[in-house]
This record gives sequence, structure tokens and C-alpha cells, in this order.
Amino acid sequence: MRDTAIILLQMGGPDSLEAVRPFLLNLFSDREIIKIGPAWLQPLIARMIVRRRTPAVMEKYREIGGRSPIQELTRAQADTLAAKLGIPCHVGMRYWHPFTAETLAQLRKTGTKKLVALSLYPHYSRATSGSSFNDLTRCLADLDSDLEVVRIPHFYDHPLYIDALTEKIEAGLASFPNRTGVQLLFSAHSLPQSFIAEGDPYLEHIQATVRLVMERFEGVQHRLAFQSRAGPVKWLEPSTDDTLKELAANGCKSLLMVPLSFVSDHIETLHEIDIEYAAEAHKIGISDFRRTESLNSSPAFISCLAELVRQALKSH
Ligand SMILES: C=CC1=C(C)c2cc3[nH]c(cc4nc(cc5[nH]c(cc1n2)c(C)c5CCC(=O)O)C(CCC(=O)O)=C4C)c(C)c3C=C
Ligand SMILES: [Fe+2]
Ligand SMILES: [Fe+2]
Repeated sequence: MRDTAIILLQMGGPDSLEAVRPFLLNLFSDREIIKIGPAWLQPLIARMIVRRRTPAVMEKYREIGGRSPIQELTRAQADTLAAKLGIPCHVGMRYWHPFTAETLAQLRKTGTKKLVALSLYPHYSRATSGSSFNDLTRCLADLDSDLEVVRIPHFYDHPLYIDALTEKIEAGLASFPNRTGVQLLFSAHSLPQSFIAEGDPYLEHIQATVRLVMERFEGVQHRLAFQSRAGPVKWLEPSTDDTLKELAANGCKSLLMVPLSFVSDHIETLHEIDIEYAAEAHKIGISDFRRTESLNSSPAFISCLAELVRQALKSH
């Protein structure tokens, strides 16, 4: 195993307010996450969108401490996993430092021969894991690398992932004065419907996770909705916003939000859920609004990652 290493693939996020604009520009320039017009026009349109979007997004990052915590949380996951397996574990981000290219350039200086590439998006989408794996492939080609790469593209149905989520939901429910009648609301990152129409498995993966988790919570009321739309196309429905309104109209008073699609805290848990949806929920009468903790480096989640790596190495 001495010539083996792991790379955790993740989106990345701005590590300062100055980084918000270039981070967004990297994201809106990636035609795998968003196609805007013909390829030759995309850089120009991306720059226009980013110029308009940056002030509001910067304000949100300012309100959560001036940066995305995704870099240090992913580093902590990597360090905990490395300690558990005794295999070096690196981080490769798609849209901000440490970029996959930077990490691979460093890795080249070690004697690594086999690389386990583990996408930290539990549910596969071309927009996320697909883009990260293609980036990895391009970076390896640029380096003329002969590394053997073992890919772990998703883990939405892995029993240890379901265990890790179950543990957080159990703790969330137990935190209510009375857990009877608490409504669960799974909130997954939205995706343009066109991806699904073209065969993207993301929605099926999300639905499978919800089904497997709910086998552990029989009798608990639950809904699935989609948050964080980012453009004027048709996105997955129902939206988290509309679902909160509908639940409130039906008399819901206690709600536990369960963010899916991300395995660590970032702007969409710390701002969109904790600040925006929490305020909205209180306004419309959901007086007790809580959310499950993100998985971050929970021992159950790190056990899941360790098992995924062990299984991948056994079969390759
Ligand atoms: C432009 C279209 C976008 C698609 C499609 C999309 C899908 C998608 N994203 C995640 C996970 C994350 N997205 C995050 C931020 C973020 N995403 C988009 C756009 C799309 N995402 C933007 C423009 C941004 C930046 C914030 C903003 O401008 O609102 C993040 C957070 C990064 C951080 O701050 O740490 C995550 C994580 C998934 C899982 C997904 C589809 C499956
Ligand atoms: Fe996103
Ligand atoms: Fe395989």
C-alpha cells in the first residue's frame, strides 16, 4: 500500500471575500455544470453573470464569516481518513484551491503509483462528480502521468452512508422537546431538469437515499424538496421554499431540515438554510425549525469513506 494515495474530489469554495469573484468565474466557465450559449461566447457571458452576481454572493459569505469553510472541513475529512487507513489522503477541488491540478503536481514528487479518486458528492451528476472526474483525467493527461486511478463515483446507497445520515437525523429528532409530529424535510441541491431528461442519475440517487433512510424511520412524516437554483431554466421540483410554505399552511410547527447532496458545511447549509430558510419558516409559523448537523468528520461518515476505499482497492 506504500505506493497508494487517496484524493478527495470536492467543489471548493472561496477562502476569502476577494476569492468570491474568481471562484464564481471558474464555476460559470465550466460547461459541464452550466452551458451558456455557444462555447466561444461562454467566457464573455460568464464574466457578465459573475459581475452581476458577485456583490450579493459576497454579502452571503461575509455573513458566514468571510469565507467558505469547505476547504478546512474537507482537509479535516482527508486527515481523519488518512489516519484511519494509514494511506496518504489529498484534496482536489474543482473551482478553488487546492485545485486538482495543484494537488496532482505535488503528488508527482512522491512515489505514488495508484490513486483512489473518491468523489465527495454522494449522488452522481454530470454537473458535479462528472465534472470533477473529467478535470482529474485532463490534469493527469497534461502531466503525462501513468498513475493508475481507481474511481469511486458515488455512495448514495452505501449502508454506512445511510448509517451516518441516520445518526444525524436521530440526534436532530432527539433535540426537539417532543419528537412526535416533527416533520422531516430532506433538502437536496437542485439541478436543471434538462440534465435528468438527458439521463443524469442524480434524481434517482437522491430518491434512493431518502427511501433507504426512511426505512429506518417508519411512521415519521417526510418530504423531499430541492434548494439553491442558480439560473432561469426549469429546475427540479418542488422547491424547498414552496414546500416550507405548503407545510406551514398545513399546520406544521416543528420541522427538521436534512440537507442532502453535501457532506460538509458550506454556504448552502450555513446561509441558505440556517439564515434564509430559518427566517422564512418563523415568519410563516413553523416555530421550531432545526436542521441536522452536516456529516463533516463524524466517525460514522469517516468509517463510510474508509470502507469505500477498502472495497475499491480490493476490486482493483
Ligand atoms: C450554475 C449552475 C449550478 C448547478 C447545476 C449546480 C449544481 C450543484 N451544486 C452542488 C453543490 C454546491 N454548489 C455550491 C455553490 C454554488 N453552486 C452554483 C451553481 C450551480 N450548482 C453557484 C453559482 C454556487 C456559488 C454560490 C452562489 O453563487 O450561490 C456549493 C458551495 C460551495 C461553498 O461555498 O463552499 C456546493 C457544495 C451540487 C451538489 C449540485 C448538483 C447536484
Ligand atoms: Fe451548486
Ligand atoms: Fe470498478
